[in-house]
Amino acid sequence: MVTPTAAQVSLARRLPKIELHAHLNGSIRRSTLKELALAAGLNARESQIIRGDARTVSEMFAVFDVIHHAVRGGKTIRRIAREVLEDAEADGVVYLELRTTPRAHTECGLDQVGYVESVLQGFKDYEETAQRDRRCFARLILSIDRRDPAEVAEATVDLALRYRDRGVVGIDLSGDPTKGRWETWLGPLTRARESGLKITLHAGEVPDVDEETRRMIAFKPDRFGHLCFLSSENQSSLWASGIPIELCLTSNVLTCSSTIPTYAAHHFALHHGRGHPVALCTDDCAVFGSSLSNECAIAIAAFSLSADDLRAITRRSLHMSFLDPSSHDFAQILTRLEAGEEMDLQ
Ligand SMILES: CNc1ncnc2c1ncn2[C@@H]1O[C@H](COP(=O)(O)O)[C@@H](O)[C@H]1O
Ligand SMILES: [Zn+2]
Repeated sequence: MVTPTAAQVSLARRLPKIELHAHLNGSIRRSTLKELALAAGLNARESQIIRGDARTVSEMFAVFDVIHHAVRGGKTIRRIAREVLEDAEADGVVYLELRTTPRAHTECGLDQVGYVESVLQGFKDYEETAQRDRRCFARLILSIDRRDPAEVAEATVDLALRYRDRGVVGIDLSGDPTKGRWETWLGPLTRARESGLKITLHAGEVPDVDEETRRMIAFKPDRFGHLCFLSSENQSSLWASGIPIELCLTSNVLTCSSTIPTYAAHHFALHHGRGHPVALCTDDCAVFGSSLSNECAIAIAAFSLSADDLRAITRRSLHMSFLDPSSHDFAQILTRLEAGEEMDLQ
């Protein structure tokens, strides 16, 4: 395993960073999760599940079940969205594209519309208290869960379109990679794209999904997440397509250890070495016990990256983002990255 030096950790913390792949509930502040779990009266087994870092795909989904059981109601969603942004700011993240699956919390009177409103309200709460010179800009991606039938996926696309002017920039497909079929989401995803939303797909998270991955590449999404399992044929068409990949080192090493037993074996080296666009991301800070600066420090150590390499990856990540390149926010973030600004973090 890789242990970054203190200097590498410090560099990774100080450099401004771009996070493109983070799930809201998976990024919940751990102290908040503990507090909510206690209030929800979780049993001993459930409390045990959220104590350590998830090690396998099934352990990871068990953690999500517990988190979803503990995180209830619009006020809580609003709080965790604000806290995720506060934590990102404290970690030196200057742009965060957060994603979440809109869920009704019926017993609290919260529907999917209220869920999205609550997340966006959390963004606003953060903006009101953000430190001007370090502010983390944020946009939202709505996730379709692979367990969702086509009607739910269509409703998620409708929601994204409804909130497009208020910070929703795209659609993600995620959830248990062993569930569902690509054909189910093809219609809603095509409509989303035709309506101007950006699309990112979780892909290649488990073995034996080459045919699904092939169809996903043929769909030409704006980005992919993970691609831990990729046949050589799919790899060639991915490289020819130029579609960028969101890479989450710790998440992949923990949940795809059969193909990625160590950080050094991670496919970051393969794609980055070839000049294919990649972004370093966390996936689920709370579930995997990491942070973006920690992921960057690991990348520096495992792949012998220089400060300039990391700066270049970050600038490229901004161009991979779903943020409108003609927007004022994009220009401000780019200026901060180009200044090579180093942040004075505690
Ligand atoms: C290897 N990593 C992963 N693979 C696939 N799906 C993942 C994931 N990590 C998170 N999610 C998806 O995001 C939800 C939690 O955040 P939200 O409740 O939507 O905010 C999980 O339930 C799962 O559907
Ligand atoms: Zn993910």
